[in-house]
Amino acid sequence: MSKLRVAVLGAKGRIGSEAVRAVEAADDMELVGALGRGDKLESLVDSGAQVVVELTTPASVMGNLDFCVRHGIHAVVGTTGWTDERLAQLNTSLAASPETGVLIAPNFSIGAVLTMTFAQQAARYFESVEVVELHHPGKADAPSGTATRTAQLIAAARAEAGLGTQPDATLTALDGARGADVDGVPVHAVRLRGLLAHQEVLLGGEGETLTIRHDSLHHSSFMPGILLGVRRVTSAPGLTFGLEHFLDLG
Ligand SMILES: NC(=O)c1ccc[n+]([C@@H]2O[C@H](COP(=O)([O-])OP(=O)(O)OC[C@H]3O[C@@H](n4cnc5c(N)ncnc54)[C@H](O)[C@@H]3O)[C@@H](O)[C@H]2O)c1
Ligand SMILES: O=C(O)C1=N[C@H](C(=O)O)CCC1
Repeated sequence: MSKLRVAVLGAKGRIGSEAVRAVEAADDMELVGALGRGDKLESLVDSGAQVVVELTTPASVMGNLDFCVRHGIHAVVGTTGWTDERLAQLNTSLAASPETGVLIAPNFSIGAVLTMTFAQQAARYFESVEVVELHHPGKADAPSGTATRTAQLIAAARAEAGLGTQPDATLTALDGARGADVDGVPVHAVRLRGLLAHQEVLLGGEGETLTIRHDSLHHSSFMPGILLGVRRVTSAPGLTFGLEHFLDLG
């Protein structure tokens, strides 16, 4: 069977360099490109790349995806910074290239995907919920894409269950002390040397609390999800948001 021709964008970055090694080590894939900032996207076409793994920056991702979609190259995207406007723009590009698939995964690690699923399940049963994400100090964005997505899923579950605003008697607060408000869910971002990517979802009800915690200790935690995404995206035209859609979570 012929191997999938895969290229990595952001190949010199923290996660991109790990992805290059993972693609090279996969028996069913051939690494046909490892592009960094300033490299010409045309080389993706020349090398016959079928799937691009996009791990760059929020400032670069839209241009890179526009190129890929226009050339019918599928994409697996880990880069953060997704807003409704950006997703709408991407959907417009995809409409003109209906056979092309793009997977955007706020987090490729199975534990983080499960954290989001568990938090979504638990949200309806607790009056209070806050998200704390903790990352390495080199991270450019806050809050993390994972925390933002987690808070959005929690907020949707609360709304569906008819839960109102959370109890909070705060009258005065220093700017930022209560975190960022993501659809009514406070999200707190910690940046600390020694950390990689971690998240806690704290839920509270009368007389009890539940804490759901996940820790990514190495970038290798993201690789099985990236490889799964590469294998699946070629037969998933259009936009898929979240790796959970490619997992059988029951
Ligand atoms: N979804 C996930 O599971 C997951 C996991 C880790 C990181 N991330 C995200 O991936 C992104 C990268 O994270 P990082 O820690 O590797 O950052 P990083 O800064 O270490 O790497 C980004 C790399 O992209 C390069 N780059 C920038 N513009 C480019 C372009 N136009 N073409 C090619 N390369 C370009 C930069 O030079 C840099 O080497 C961030 O948005 C981060 O949040 C996602
Ligand atoms: O290290 C990063 O940067 C990460 N970014 C993603 C996010 O913002 O959620 C995933 C976790 C690691």
